[in-house]
Amino acid sequence: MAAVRSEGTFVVVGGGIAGVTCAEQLAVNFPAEDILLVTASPVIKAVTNFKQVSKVLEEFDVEEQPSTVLENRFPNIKVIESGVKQLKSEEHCIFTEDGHQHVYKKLCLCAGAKPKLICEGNPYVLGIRDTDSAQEFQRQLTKAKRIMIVGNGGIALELVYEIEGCEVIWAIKDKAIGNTFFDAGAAEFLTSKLMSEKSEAKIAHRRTIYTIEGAKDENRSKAKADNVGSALGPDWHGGLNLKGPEEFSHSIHIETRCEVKNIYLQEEFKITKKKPLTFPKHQDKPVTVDKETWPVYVELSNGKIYGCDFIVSATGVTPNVHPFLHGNNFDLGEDGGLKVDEQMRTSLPDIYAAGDICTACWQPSPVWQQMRLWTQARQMGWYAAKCMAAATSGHSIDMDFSFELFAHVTKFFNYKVVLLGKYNAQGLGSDHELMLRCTRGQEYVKVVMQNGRMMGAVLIGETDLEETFENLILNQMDLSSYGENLLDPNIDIEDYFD
Ligand SMILES: Cc1cc2nc3c(=O)[nH]c(=O)nc-3n(C[C@H](O)[C@H](O)[C@H](O)COP(=O)(O)OP(=O)(O)OC[C@H]3O[C@@H](n4cnc5c(N)ncnc54)[C@H](O)[C@@H]3O)c2cc1C
Ligand SMILES: NC(=O)c1ccc[n+]([C@@H]2O[C@H](COP(=O)([O-])OP(=O)(O)OC[C@H]3O[C@@H](n4cnc5c(N)ncnc54)[C@H](O)[C@@H]3O)[C@@H](O)[C@H]2O)c1
Repeated sequence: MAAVRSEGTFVVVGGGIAGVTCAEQLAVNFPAEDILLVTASPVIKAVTNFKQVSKVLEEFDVEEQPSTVLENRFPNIKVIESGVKQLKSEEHCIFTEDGHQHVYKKLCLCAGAKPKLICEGNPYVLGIRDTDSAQEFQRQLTKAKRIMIVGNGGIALELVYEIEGCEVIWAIKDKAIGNTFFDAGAAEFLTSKLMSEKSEAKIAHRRTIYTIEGAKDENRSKAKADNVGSALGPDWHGGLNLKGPEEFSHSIHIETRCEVKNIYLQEEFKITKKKPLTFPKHQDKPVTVDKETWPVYVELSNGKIYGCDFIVSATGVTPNVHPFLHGNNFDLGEDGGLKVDEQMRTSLPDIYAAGDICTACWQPSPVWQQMRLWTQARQMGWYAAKCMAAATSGHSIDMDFSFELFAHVTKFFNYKVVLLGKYNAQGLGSDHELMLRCTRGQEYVKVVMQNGRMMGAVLIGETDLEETFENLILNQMDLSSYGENLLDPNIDIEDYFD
């Protein structure tokens, strides 16, 4: 097909939350200009029911929509459904897989991230990122008697709680579960819930509507196998039936402080003559040699070997920078993301980046850190558009308030979880103290204090403390005189600080 050169003005790459939010904001700022949104996925992500819970905490639903919905809402946005295969930054031009090229005045790269798998290319190792990969996982789960989950972050936490009717061996590097979100105390609080619910029926509790309004399956299948779709988000498993073939609820065994050493296919494993173990059903019952034959075997660094139907690698993400690197000398962060400054600019002229693809390289507020999350993708996409608009008129703008304080609200094991600031004392060294309040099965409250100031908090359950603690972290008030009263459930601390 002959190359068509269109004269784009602002071009945004990526139909996830970062890209869509950026394009929407550009469309508002420049109603008379065309905004081009180029995306490899056949549907785009839309933020709906946005709710500012407090100054910084926000909650919203996420919908997958056909791109026409966006174009109808913003007539100056034109969506091009094609992957970018090359960027020529010196010529201010991108090339798409459909054979076209688009010239940009300013470009914002929002191409997300890809799962970082423990064993790339192994058909028994699945990653979960977009709707297609989640559905593939669900399909395989319906036939699986035992799976192994590797990783200890958000996806693993959600999966171990949701999966039923299938034995799950959960292999983690750390000594406690959920290391990206919790310390050992919070992990213990959650583990007891997980284990106590083993045989109980779970109460369905859904927070997010996850719909594919109007998007047909044939649209979906148009996405090429190697093209990543947008990342899933809050309550992504809500619409999936995560049930194995057996009639039991949870059956989880956790292997701590270990990594995957080897993965063997069935035939390879036979030759090794190594001995796999049965599923450890009870703590006090010794495991024996497993006589069953499994499609794949995993040898852990603690010497144990388990057979299973497949492995889920929930081991984090790698920014999806690859399509943009050839011939362009971007500065990359240690995590492989495009480095962006406080105006969301990459190291190359007129190229901005937002969301999972970027690595924030500005001097952050003492209580903010980047995490590849839905909320940050939205905030960065919005702020990048503001920066692009300001730069167009020769200005720069102040950093948005949302980057003052890290704030994340989510749900794990059916508990509301709020994380604020340096919730795990990240980067605070040993010079800090923790205050705790815990009622088993109900709530877990932890605050991180430094020099009498609150630096972070973990709130699990319906604590109703988020707004007060958010204010205390933001205003850095000296709280030394309140001592332990700060967490005394009999004292209404809001009264203190009103
Ligand atoms: C299973 C799962 C559960 C999650 N749960 C939560 C949660 O509960 N809370 C939370 O805050 N976060 C959650 N996250 C993280 C959150 O989804 C991401 O941080 C966020 O969606 C990133 O948005 P993004 O727009 O940067 O990237 P993405 O959503 O990945 O979007 C990238 C877009 O770029 C497009 N693209 C890629 N390559 C190209 C190319 N070459 N050319 C053109 N387009 C391209 C893709 O098709 C896609 O549209 C979860 C992630 C996963 C995988
Ligand atoms: N509710 C939520 O907020 C939520 C839920 C799901 C996913 N997410 C986000 O989606 C993205 C993907 O989730 P994720 O769970 O894959 O990533 P993650 O970054 O949350 O966790 C990755 C985990 O894998 C572990 N790990 C890394 N390499 C490993 C290896 N070689 N062997 C064993 N363990 C290894 C890490 O220690 C960490 O525990 C993340 O950005 C995450 O924040 C958020």
